[in-house]
Amino acid sequence: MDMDIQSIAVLTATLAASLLVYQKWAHYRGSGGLPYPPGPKPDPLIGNLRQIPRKKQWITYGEWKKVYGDVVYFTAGGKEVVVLNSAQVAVDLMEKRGAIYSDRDQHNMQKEIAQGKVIHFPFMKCTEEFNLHRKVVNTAFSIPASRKYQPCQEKEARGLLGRLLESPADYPKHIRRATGSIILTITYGHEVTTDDDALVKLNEEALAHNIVTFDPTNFLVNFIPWLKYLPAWAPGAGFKEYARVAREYGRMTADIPFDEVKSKIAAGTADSCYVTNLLAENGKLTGRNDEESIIKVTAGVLYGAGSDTTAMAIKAYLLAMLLYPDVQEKIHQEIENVVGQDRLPTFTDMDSLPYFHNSVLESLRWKPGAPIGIPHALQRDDVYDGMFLPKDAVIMANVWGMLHDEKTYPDPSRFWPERWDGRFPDARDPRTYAFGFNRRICPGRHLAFNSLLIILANVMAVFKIEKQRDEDGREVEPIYDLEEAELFMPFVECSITPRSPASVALIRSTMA
Ligand code: HEM
Repeated sequence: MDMDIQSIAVLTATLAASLLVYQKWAHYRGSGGLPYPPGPKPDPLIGNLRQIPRKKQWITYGEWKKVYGDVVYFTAGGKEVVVLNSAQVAVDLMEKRGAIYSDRDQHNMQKEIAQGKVIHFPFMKCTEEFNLHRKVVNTAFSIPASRKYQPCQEKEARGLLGRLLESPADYPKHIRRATGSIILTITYGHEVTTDDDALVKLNEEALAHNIVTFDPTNFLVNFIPWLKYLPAWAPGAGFKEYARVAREYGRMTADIPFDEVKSKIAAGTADSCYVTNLLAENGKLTGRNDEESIIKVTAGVLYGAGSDTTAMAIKAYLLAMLLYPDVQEKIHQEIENVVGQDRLPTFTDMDSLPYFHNSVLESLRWKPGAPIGIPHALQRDDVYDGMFLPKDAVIMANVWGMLHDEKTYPDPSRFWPERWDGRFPDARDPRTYAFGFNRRICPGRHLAFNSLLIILANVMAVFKIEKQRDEDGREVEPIYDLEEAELFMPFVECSITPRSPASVALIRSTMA
């Protein structure tokens, strides 16, 4: 029997309404009658997709906090998302209940890249395999283990000074080379000696390609799962080729440097590094006979995770120095009083530089590198403050919002190292948020903080960071956006000049 248009419209409307009623019923039943956390009103079928901002989500989540409170719930493309908008909630859930709040959500694109077997632990769920990989990495980057890397960090800090002296305008490139070399030396004993080092190039290319896959909204297959059944040549299946290349980069960045170290071990020329030290354990670390492959794949993620993150934090600090010349002078004076003008700062000076130390802490608070961290996922249903939080929900900690909460950090947009001198006893150390939480907390945080200390102390000792001047000698106001993640920030122009002829001589003496 043919149906007229009116009947079709009535039937479609009835089906859509039934689906909505079913969704609401399933939602209610799943929660055992408890309310979900409040959140923006979803659209039928697509949830809150329209309301999710493409940029600076942390600012929008902060706005939502004013309306909905510290725990906000929304849905996106079939995913349930819970935003934690206060330090208290993050401590209560991410820390105290970290055993169930430390999973990762694996989206379809990641599964496509991994082809069923996720081998890089930052993307793994909290499985036994994940625990083993973390154990291996934690051993190598504990506080005492990280101290062993200090000579390498001091050396790279000195190398950076020389390059800044020669071409200061290229400072982002020089910073990346220093942070990349630190990771490659520590991981593979591979010191970077030229600007076009093949291993750096490979890792940078891999990172540029793979970083796009971290954001689930970049690929339609994350929202329309059946696309994965399309053959690779079909229209709409471009993600398959993208995934294949990502997989190949993953393989090369793990295999090439690892094989290089093994050849050096065989030749008796290998320097001590993450790979050699762990291989020397001979399987005792994990008790598994495939320990070597665990060492290889864990080594393969370190450059991607540790190089740019540290470089971004250094650039954020330099931006603060540009905008707060009085703070910069105070830091320089402190360093000069302790170190003098005849030598450069070393790690042994750090305990005598409290103002400088606090300025590094302040930069992690003022402009955190990962404003919403890396999302976690919830392993089982949970109830918090009378609200139902569903299993598999993506959990996002609004790190930016916590570190810019004016109740804890008065005048939060101001770069103010003095706030760490004890006058605000409730101000929590920004490292407790900026490096993530619990079982997922950044394993490289001690190494990273040490890199920041030694690199920045050296730069502050001998250079002055100032606004650029135009042809008429007028200061050029830097273009920057404090609320934007450093990752998306354009290059901030500034002038980096040695403080005195003595500074030049000191830098040159390290370049010989
Ligand atoms: C200033 C520099 C750095 C910052 C701000 C930073 C921040 C972070 C954050 C926010 C996370 C997510 C934690 C979570 O999910 O709760 C993370 C994870 C991670 N970081 Fe860092 N990181 C830095 C440097 C490093 C370095 C130097 C390394 C390597 C030596 C490293 C290795 C990793 C790894 C492997 C993970 C994944 C952990 C997991 O999923 O279990 N990071 N980092």
